[in-house]
Amino acid sequence: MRTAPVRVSFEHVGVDFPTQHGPMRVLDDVSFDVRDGEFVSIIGPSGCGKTTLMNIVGGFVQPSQGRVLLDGKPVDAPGPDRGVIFQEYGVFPWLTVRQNIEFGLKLAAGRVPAAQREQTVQRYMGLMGLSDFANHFPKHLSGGMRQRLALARAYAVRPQFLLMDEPFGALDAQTRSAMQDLLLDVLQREGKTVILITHSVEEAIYLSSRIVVVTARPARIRTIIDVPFGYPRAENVHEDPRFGEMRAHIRDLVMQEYAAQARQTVRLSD
Ligand SMILES: Nc1ncnc2c1ncn2[C@@H]1O[C@H](COP(=O)(O)OP(=O)(O)OP(=O)(O)O)[C@@H](O)[C@H]1O
Repeated sequence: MRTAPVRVSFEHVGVDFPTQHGPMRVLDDVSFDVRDGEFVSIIGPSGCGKTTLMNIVGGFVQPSQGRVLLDGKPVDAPGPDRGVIFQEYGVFPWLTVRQNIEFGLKLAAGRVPAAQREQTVQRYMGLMGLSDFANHFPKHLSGGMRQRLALARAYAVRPQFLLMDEPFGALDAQTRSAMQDLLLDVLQREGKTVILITHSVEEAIYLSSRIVVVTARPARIRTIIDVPFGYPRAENVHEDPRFGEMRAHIRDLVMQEYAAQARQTVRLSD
């Protein structure tokens, strides 16, 4: 993995957003690489700038300083090579479950022949437990089902990159665990490069090859941790003593950053 080509490169990335009180720095001097086939999780306090980091790779936000390269070229727009799963923007409310999954496939027409589309739609509806809801609109689905639909849409297109922002946040514990295993399964078969934002330390360790811990806002890299478990990864890594040690260490770092962020919020409201 360490010798695989670099696919995503953050080079001294900074972002300032305008506010009533002047520019607010959200990212500061963020530099790291993501290599082909890596699974990198980003973890840090709420509101520190993680989604903004992801939005730059997605092509939705331009950095104020530095740059992000995708396969050596600066990212300037979204593209079908990047499957994006954001909590809020995952599904089109005016399309049914089936149509939502089909939509992405039609956009990626070059890569998914028409004859295969119906089969692909059926397959992902089945995998996500949505087959009985094929003709339902998202507003008639639960939050968890909508999230599974967003996952189905992204996976069906088989993008090279998956950019996932808390993709399992609205799911109950059982479904979350099933969706984590399904993701590992999809990666094992299709080999993708993944960036995942999560608030769950356990999820980050269970899924990732590396974990980037970021600081309170403005997000900087606090540390990058190599996960010592290979793939395919089995449920029983949870019982490995190294898993527990790593969880305690990362929780400690994240709690320190949450405390720093909370102090900032108090100062802002003074
Ligand atoms: N387009 C924007 N314009 C102005 N401010 C923004 C914009 N996008 C995000 N922000 C602000 O930047 C800060 C970081 O937001 P971001 O969504 O990146 O954080 P986050 O770490 O992903 O948070 P969470 O974990 O709660 O999802 C927040 O204070 C947010 O209000």
